[in-house]
Amino acid sequence: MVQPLTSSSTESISPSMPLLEFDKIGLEYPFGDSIRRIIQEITLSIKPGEFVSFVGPSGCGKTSILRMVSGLSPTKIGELRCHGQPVTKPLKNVGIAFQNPVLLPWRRTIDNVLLPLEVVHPYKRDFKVNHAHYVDMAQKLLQAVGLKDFQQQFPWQLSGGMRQRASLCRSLIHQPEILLLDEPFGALDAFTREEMWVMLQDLWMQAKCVGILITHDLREAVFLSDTVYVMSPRPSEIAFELKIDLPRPRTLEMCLSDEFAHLAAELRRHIHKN
Ligand SMILES: Nc1ncnc2c1ncn2[C@@H]1O[C@H](COP(=O)(O)OP(=O)(O)OP(=O)(O)O)[C@@H](O)[C@H]1O
Repeated sequence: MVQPLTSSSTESISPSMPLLEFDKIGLEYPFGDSIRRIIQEITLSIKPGEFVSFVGPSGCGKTSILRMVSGLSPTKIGELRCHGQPVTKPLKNVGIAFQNPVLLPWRRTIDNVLLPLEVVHPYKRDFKVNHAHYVDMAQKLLQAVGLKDFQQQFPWQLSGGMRQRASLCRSLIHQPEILLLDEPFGALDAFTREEMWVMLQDLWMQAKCVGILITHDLREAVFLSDTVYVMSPRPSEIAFELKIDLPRPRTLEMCLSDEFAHLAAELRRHIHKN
């Protein structure tokens, strides 16, 4: 288990109210001289503290959904709401981890983890004054993911799995309400990936934030999620929704159970190729 972290602001929010609402959202992109519909229509809601995954064929708009939630590419068709308010600009309460961890090579691991606090409100205002406290937060996160002894190393002195763990610490250091994960373990070997599932689950359970995972790995989706949404080929819709009621914390032994295999097979049955 990871060490306890400071709890996030979601504790004051009613768990029955959705944190995020996708209200008939659609997506179009220019394609040559025409417009191509990527997402036909998606309506769903995500509760505080829920972990959801989106799976589906390549090009159906999964990464685009994360961009819409982050506010980096605000929704133009339908409405995406966070705390009941339309998302029209980049949200501050979001942490993001990508497949490529992109740590700054000239900063030590701990300074990479601290980076969001130097740029995100309200932390950047008092970053220097509260520096010791923030370093303590970063050290607790790094300890939680087994990188306590590597905080002074540079990213190029870390393995791929270690870099991804540091990247997860960086995405959580400002205690976001929403953690966006775009195939974060896609580049890792199978054994390391499974270890990362357990570590991510622990971090998420401590942080009590919403997790939104994009993955092509159906077992990963089952292991981590409360709800898995299977998207159809574009123009995409939610083709299937699967609730995962396996008890938490989940263990890698559970992946060997018939129930786990059945859930992954159920998802597989609903994935259609382009
Ligand atoms: N900025 C953009 N301008 C035009 N088209 C775009 C843009 N971004 C994405 N697309 C197109 O939108 C579609 C969906 O892209 P997106 O990356 O969201 O899909 P995805 O489901 O995450 O795919 P993959 O599983 O392959 O990563 C793709 O066909 C892509 O070419």
